[in-house]
Amino acid sequence: MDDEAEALNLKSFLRWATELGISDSPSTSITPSPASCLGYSLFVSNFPEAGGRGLAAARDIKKGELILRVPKGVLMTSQRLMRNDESLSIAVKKHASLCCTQILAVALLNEVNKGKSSRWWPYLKQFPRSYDTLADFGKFEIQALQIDDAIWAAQKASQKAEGEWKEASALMHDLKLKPQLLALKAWLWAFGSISSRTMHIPWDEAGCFCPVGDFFNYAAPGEETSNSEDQVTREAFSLQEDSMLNSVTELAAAHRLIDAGYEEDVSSYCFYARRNYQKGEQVLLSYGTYTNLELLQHYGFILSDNPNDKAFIPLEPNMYSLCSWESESLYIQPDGKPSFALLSTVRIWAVPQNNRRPVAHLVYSGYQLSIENEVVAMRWLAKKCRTILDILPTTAEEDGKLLVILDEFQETHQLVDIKEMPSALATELCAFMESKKIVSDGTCVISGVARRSIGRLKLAILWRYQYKKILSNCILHCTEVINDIISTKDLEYKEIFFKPANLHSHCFIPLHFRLLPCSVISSPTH
Ligand SMILES: C[S@@+](CC[C@H](N)C(=O)[O-])C[C@H]1O[C@@H](n2cnc3c(N)ncnc32)[C@H](O)[C@@H]1O
Repeated sequence: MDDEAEALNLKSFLRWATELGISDSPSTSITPSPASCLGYSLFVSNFPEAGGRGLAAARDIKKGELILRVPKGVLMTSQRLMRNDESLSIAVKKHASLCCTQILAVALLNEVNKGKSSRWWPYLKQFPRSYDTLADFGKFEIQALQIDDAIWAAQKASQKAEGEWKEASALMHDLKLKPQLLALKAWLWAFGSISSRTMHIPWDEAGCFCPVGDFFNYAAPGEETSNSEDQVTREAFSLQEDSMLNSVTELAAAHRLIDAGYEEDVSSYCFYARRNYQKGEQVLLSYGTYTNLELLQHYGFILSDNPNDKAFIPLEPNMYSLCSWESESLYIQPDGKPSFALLSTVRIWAVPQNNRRPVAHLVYSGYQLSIENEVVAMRWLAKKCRTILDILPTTAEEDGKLLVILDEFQETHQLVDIKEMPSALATELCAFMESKKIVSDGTCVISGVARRSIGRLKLAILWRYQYKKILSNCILHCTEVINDIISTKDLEYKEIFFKPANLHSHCFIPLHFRLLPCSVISSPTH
């Protein structure tokens, strides 16, 4: 679709949304222009670096302000779609084993099947044509994730989508959907739409599609919490003084942790600013707390600076049963520090097996057991990360290069000379180009499918690059802890660290770490 057609579609969508009562003004007494439900608080804009199409502040907005209201009647839910379509409602009843998400996917495809005669048509035209969630990844993009956990998550996501599609096929045939809407590709589109665009509602686990509200791009929660409690309180009171924002609900909004939700008392989905915004700035929403793999799985993007990211590393099998923590709590943070549970697990692992019980309570309380134990624990962790990094087919630096090469390729359709690339990169790139039939007889042909595959390949590479960065940060962190311990010890103790140890030759761990002898530190029996 060209830009002009897209602009016209958006215009008619905003008019449609206004007629149905969507509004970006905090008060119902402000009547929006019939041409658009936006303009008072928000406007649609493009943010190529942060989500593409999104919503920008039409004026300076204060934290806690109500910025968008979407009435219940405009929320597109399975219930509403069935209420307006008796044949859908009858057909769904015959397939009682389907889950709520499958029903919403079928109801969405059924609405698309109606084309222009659907009352939701202006809205449906605003949905993306395709998605980049893990379920959309092909075999090649899945392998490009490189890390077993991520590969497993992607395989599971696409198997789940395919399984659910098969289960729902009979219902879609009953509804006599057009052949292209019966295909797996259409199902993946519906599945991606639900995964990345629905919002939580209390009465349907599948959630709802919320017109205009689903134009908000994402920012990780936590980024706005730099505001101190005092400041929040001050802002709440200054909002109270504002003539338009003096209801109890709005005052409560200044304190709210969630920036959007369905509100029974006003029968609307309400969106609040979670921080102050200047006119023109992108207004962002927190969809929840997600790691990069989860963002990729559910939304098809990742953040290059995600404060909630986590890197999971495979531990020794019996480490998982050493403490009572769930394995999900054993991870490395983006700054390279182990989570509390992982640190405690590694500390207790570093105690000889028959001495663990008496110190368990100290470990659970977050105490360092001894200097020696801390050194063994940190050393184990650093070595583990190093080993994981060393067996991966590419380094983080090479991944960074590959991303630059792919960016350039997308722009110029020219590939840098493969001979000049590190061999692991050249192998990966050639295999990808061949599998997608991008290069034939020495010329590049980039179809729409190939373009989307390149986008997904870049996401996979970016994900593994971030993962490797976290592991490298962990090696640095562990090294720093050990160095601090050594530098704060007296001379007599330092002598203990004199004998060279047999560490991995590629370790970029500083010299005095390498000198740490296994024999003088309390070591578990491994
Ligand atoms: C609810 S929609 C947001 C609006 C969307 N940009 C649109 O044009 O309809 C969620 C999707 O927006 C994109 N997105 C949202 N936040 C993003 C971000 N911070 N970085 C990159 N993409 C983002 C992702 O494709 C995600 O699946």
